[in-house]
Amino acid sequence: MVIAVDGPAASGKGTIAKALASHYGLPHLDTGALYRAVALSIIRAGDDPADAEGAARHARMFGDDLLHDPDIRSRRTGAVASVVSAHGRVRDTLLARQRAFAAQPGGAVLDGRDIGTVIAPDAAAKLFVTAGIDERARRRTAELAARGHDAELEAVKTDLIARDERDRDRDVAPLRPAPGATILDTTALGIEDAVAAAIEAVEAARGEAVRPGT
Ligand SMILES: Nc1ncnc2c1ncn2[C@@H]1O[C@H](COP(=O)(O)OP(=O)(O)O)[C@@H](O)[C@H]1O
Ligand SMILES: Nc1ccn([C@@H]2O[C@H](COP(=O)(O)OP(=O)(O)O)[C@@H](O)[C@H]2O)c(=O)n1
Repeated sequence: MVIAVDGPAASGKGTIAKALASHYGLPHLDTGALYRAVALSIIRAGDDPADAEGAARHARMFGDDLLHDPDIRSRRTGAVASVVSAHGRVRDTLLARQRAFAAQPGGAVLDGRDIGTVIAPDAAAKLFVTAGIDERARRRTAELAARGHDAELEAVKTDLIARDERDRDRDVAPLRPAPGATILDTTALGIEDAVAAAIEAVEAARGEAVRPGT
């Protein structure tokens, strides 16, 4: 079974995707980490994120060690990731790796922005996780502070709004719910309740898949 989990920044999609992977015994891919790794590679090289061909070169050559580098979680890396992710050539370069992950025997859980729309449009279950901007800013600020990154609530909120706008307004693979996705608003839900609601949505989608047209 393939489960697609999409949504805006800091909505809780990664937390939900990891919990679903553990619940169903499936491998999980955080696709945002790929875009963040490309961004960090560009930042460290001192290159220009607006240069599409240069960014695509970083997408082809970055080392997998960057996926585990704590600096991919910084505010700056997140902001640059949303600039490089708007380049079609960067997205094309990262496509095969994500499709292959989704196609492995037994299935997988992937989270990102375009999993249900582009990477795995035939996924058995699609979730679009959202939360109000103030709650998302609160969660990300706490997370950044816990990781030792610079985190001031209003600045984090401004970052998230700018990133969401770029992700929604880009021409290639813009952020939007896939057709048939279940919208899961976690604003008023703690992690446990959000995960329970996600499992319920996956079970409902599976039920529909075995009873087509009913
Ligand atoms: N429902 C929730 N209630 C409270 N905190 C949450 C909830 N879901 C996630 N979090 C916390 O918010 C932060 C961002 O969550 P994460 O899953 O990484 O979001 P995303 O993958 O959408 O960026 C993490 O610190 C996580 O523990
Ligand atoms: N499938 C994906 C995943 C991430 N991204 C981009 O990568 C950036 C960082 O993604 P992320 O999932 O790590 O961000 P958070 O939601 O964790 O803050 C996003 O703002 C998007 O611009 C994307 O375009 N497509």
